[in-house]
Order: sequence, then structure tokens, then C-alpha cells
Amino acid sequence: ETCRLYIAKSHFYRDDNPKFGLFAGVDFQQNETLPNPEIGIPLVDIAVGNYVDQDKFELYNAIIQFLEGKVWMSSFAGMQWEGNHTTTLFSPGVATIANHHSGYYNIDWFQPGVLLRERQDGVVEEGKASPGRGAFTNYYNLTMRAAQNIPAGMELFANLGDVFDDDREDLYQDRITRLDYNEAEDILAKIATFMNKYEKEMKGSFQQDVLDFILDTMVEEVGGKRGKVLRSLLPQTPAKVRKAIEAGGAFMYRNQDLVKSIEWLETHGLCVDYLRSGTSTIPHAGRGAFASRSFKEGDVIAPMPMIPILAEDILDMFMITEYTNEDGQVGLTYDRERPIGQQLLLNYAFGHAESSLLMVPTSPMVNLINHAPYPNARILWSSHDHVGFDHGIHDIDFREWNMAEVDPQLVFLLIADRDIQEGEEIFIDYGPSWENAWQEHLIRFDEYLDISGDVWPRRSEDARVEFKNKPYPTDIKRKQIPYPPSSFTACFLETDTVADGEPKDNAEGQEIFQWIGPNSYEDFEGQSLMVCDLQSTQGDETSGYTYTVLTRFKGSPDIVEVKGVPHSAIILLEKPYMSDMHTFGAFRHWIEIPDEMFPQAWRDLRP
Ligand SMILES: C[S@@+](CC[C@H](N)C(=O)[O-])C[C@H]1O[C@@H](n2cnc3c(N)ncnc32)[C@H](O)[C@@H]1O
Repeated sequence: ETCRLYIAKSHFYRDDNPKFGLFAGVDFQQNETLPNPEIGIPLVDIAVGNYVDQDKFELYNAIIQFLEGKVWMSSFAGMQWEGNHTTTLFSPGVATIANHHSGYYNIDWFQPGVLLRERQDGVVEEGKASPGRGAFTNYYNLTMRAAQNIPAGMELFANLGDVFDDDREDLYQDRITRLDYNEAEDILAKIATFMNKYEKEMKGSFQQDVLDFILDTMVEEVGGKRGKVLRSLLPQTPAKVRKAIEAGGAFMYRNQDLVKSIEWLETHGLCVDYLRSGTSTIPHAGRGAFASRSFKEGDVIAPMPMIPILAEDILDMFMITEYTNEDGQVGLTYDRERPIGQQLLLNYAFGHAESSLLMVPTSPMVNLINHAPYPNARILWSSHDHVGFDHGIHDIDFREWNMAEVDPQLVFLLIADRDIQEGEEIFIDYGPSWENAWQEHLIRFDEYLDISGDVWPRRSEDARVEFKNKPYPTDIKRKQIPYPPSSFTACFLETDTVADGEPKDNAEGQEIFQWIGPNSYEDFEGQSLMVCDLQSTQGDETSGYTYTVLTRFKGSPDIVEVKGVPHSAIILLEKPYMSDMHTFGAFRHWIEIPDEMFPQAWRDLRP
């Protein structure tokens, strides 16, 4: 069977910083989505502000800085309204294990996949309570796509976004960046056109003279150190110019070692493409991971590189109050006396009762693996050097790991515990403490049923199904609230001023704008999502519905009107702290690492 994604030693691998990377096992065409749509877990209001004690501050600060390198902007998954302060997105799989290259990227987010997702059958039932409500994430279908044609064997590098690159400008001052390469590609293209055109007239060494002249002139034009950098990125002989064009440009020509052969990946890498997502076969468990091929007992189903979280209580959540100091700056107070729960990420983390260390898996689909008391798979510490594993770390207290410099290499292997058929759901044993916690949760849930009955408030996802093809109600005097009480409408808005001759203000004196995009569903981005209030609707079933909406543009206090917003650009989302995962009493427990494999040096809580 073909393996579409491998983990192997990265282009950035160094003996003192053994990084692994993600590689394409097949060709991907530009804009093609990468396999294995993932879940996203919102991290809501995680902050050092949780920990005012000075002795803890440093550790928690280090944890947060480390995590910041692993998370994404919440708007990529349309989850920016989960909380009021700082929400970030953790998405395992491709988004987390692909490295970043300052000079290049070949994958980036395909945002509409999650923003316009439809309900996944059987995960939760509309209007019905379930002990699983709020215990697993409701963000799924997160995919990345090829930003260019990617040949089989190539390492994948993610686009961290222009904002991120701008922030990093200082950091890159001595490095070659994407912008340098872009410039080099432009020059190379011009050189190639010129040389093609005059190839016949230019004999022998004359070609070289002309190339030298072009390079000298261009470098002079750019000037200084950057000019020299640019020259170093460009092929220096006519023959090399031809080769660079064949290789796909200046970057690809200089970095041919980024493309490995499939034989190399098979020998030096591990496949991370043997699991698929689906609705779990266990009631109330949410989604699950299913085998996409058969396994023999003892086979590696997937390697599981783990992200460490050095203190479990960083996931505690508290009531937050805003205050304004004398200088008018707004700050947040985390009220440690008023805990309100724990981050959803806790349910995806592996831990041990005698330790405050948690670890979250990062490879594709493995976060979907559910618990069964008689499982078909188990975890082991990896001894595969393909994924750069450091066993020395077992002997060091985790609070002394040097995370600022080196990513700790913690890798489990998921092993088949018996023969497994293609299509079977994969289970591991989450351990007795998890099982006990779940049983206690079921008892509390029965009490909930006694008091509240088997009902659950409607959610935006329910309404998304209802209004897929039918117009949203826009009656301003709404006697009845047409949407679930926890939800609000948001619109993908790119706008322009109205055409000449049309009214520029409405009856309320609000400025009017015209909706201009994004024109295709593929281009919808979380960044352009704005809270919007639907005022009126035009059109019909055949022509399609459009809406006039009120909104506020980012950073402006004024309400404005936008007309011509199509039905497909409107989405229902949950208000801050109102989605299922914020439910008070929702199930929270980490997955237990078997005692015999949990290192002694990490047991900081041992009595
Ligand atoms: C690591 S996640 C597994 C993926 C999760 N099912 C999802 O849809 O994202 C762990 C969570 O899955 C659910 N879960 C896993 N095994 C379960 C089981 N045997 N019974 C009920 N819920 C289970 C619980 O909510 C648990 O906290």
C-alpha cells in the first residue's frame, strides 16, 4: 500500500539537535489538500497570569513560550471566539510536525475545510445530552494544502504566515529568507528568458560573459550584503542556469537534498499514514481512529512524537477579570480562588499519577485513539532512531530539560497487540485512573439526567444543518430567537465602497459598503470573519440568497452596513465560553502512561 506521509530525519537534523521532519510519500499538485484531516483543540486564555508566585513564574513562562512554537492562530480554524482573551489553536498531525524553513514553504492551511464543516454523523445527537459532550473537540476537518507542486520524497515546510515572518525579521537578519529566494527566482526567470532568446547568437564563452554581466548588474542594483547573498543564490554558469530551471528554480536547485527517494524514506523513515478518522464505534466517545490497512501483531501502527507540558496545572482555568491600571493599560487577573475547569487539551494528554508532566501526541490521527479495556494496540517507548529518540532524557528531572535550546525527543510507538483488520477501530488501554474517572463521570451524568432530562441546548452546528439551503431569518423585531441561544452569525467579509451614484449611507446614517469577496469557497479565511447582524435578505432559491448585514470593521467603533453578502459567506458560531467544551463538569482526565514505562526521575509527585 502507498504511504502518503513519512516521518524521517529532517533537512535540519543536527547531532546536537536531532530534528525529524515530515515528507511527502507521493506527488501533490499545487492546491491539493493533504491527507488525514485533523482535529483542532482550542487553548483558551492560557497565560502566565495564572501563576503569580515568583518561584513558579519562570517555569510557567518557559512552558508557554515552548507551546507558542507549537500552536497556530485560532482564526485558521475559526475558533477566535471560544474565549474573550487569547485563544490559540493546537492541531496535531501535518501542522505540528512539518518544520519551518526560513527560505521556503510548500504547504499552508486550507481554512474553509474547518470553517464550513458539516456535522459528522453520530458524534453527538442534536438536542440530546451525552456524557461525552464537551469532552472532545468539535473542531475537525482541519487540513493543509500544497502551496506548490510537491514531488514525492520532498520534506514539507509549513507557511507560518506573513505576520509571523514579519515578527521574525530580526531573527532572520543573518539568514536567507523567503523574500531573498523570491527575488532570486525573479532574476533567474529573466536570465532564462534572455538566454533562450539569444542562445543562437551567443557562442561559447560569450554566453558566460553575458551571464556574468547580468549577475554583476543585478547585484550592483541591489547592493551591499544583500546583493552578495542574492548572487550566491543564483547559478553562475549557463549550464547551471539550465539545470536550475529544470530543477524548478533557484531554491529547488540549491536544495536538492530536500527531496529524498522513496527507497530512502522506506529505509530511514516511518509511515504516518495508516490511520483514518471516523465516528467511534463506542457510544459517547466522539471520533475515533481506524486502521487503513491490516496489521500483524507487533507491527508499528504509528510513531508518536510527543510534546511535553512540564506542569499539569498550566491547563487549569480560572475566572478572569479585566482591570485598567493607572496608565490606562488593560490587564487580566486570574482568580485562583475560582477555578472553572481545565483545558480540553488535558483529555488528549498522556500523564502519570506520580508526575506533573504531561505529553501530547503530534503525529497524524493518533489523538483520535480511544480507550477500551481490551485494546488491540499499546504504546511503548520508541527505540527507532528514525525519529530521533533520546533515552538519556529518562534519567533527567523534566524541570531541568533545556527546552529553550533543544526540543526534547520523546517518542512512543503505537504497536498492534494482535492482528488487526483494515477498517477496525484502534484502541489502547487508558489505564485504571482514567477508567475510574469515566465511571464517576457517568454517575454524575445520571444525576444530570434526573434533574434536567435527556435534553441539550441547540448548538450552532445544529442550525448550520438547518440553514444550509434555506434562508436565514432576518426579522429585526425578532419575537422569537431564530438561532440557538448560544450562537451568533459571522460573515466572511471583504468589502469595497459602493458604486458612484448609489447611496453611501443608510437611514441610520451608517456608511454602506459592498461585499466583494472572497469569491470562491476555497479562499475563505478565518481572518476575514467578522461578527455580523443579518438585516434583510434578497433573492430566492434559484438565484441564491444575499443579505444586507451590519458589522464593525476591525479596530473601528462604527457600525457599518454591508450589502450583497451571499448565503455561503455566513456562518453560525458559538459565543465565547458557550460551546460544549466550556460546560461546567464536562469530563476531564489525562490518559495514563503504563507504570512500568514511566521513568523514576520524572515522578515529582511521589509521596
Ligand atoms: C484522546 S481523546 C480521543 C479522541 C476523541 N474521541 C475525539 O473525538 O476527539 C480522549 C477522549 O475521548 C473520549 N473517549 C475515549 N475513549 C472512550 C471510551 N471508551 N468511552 C467514552 N469516551 C471515550 C473521552 O472523551 C476522552 O476524554
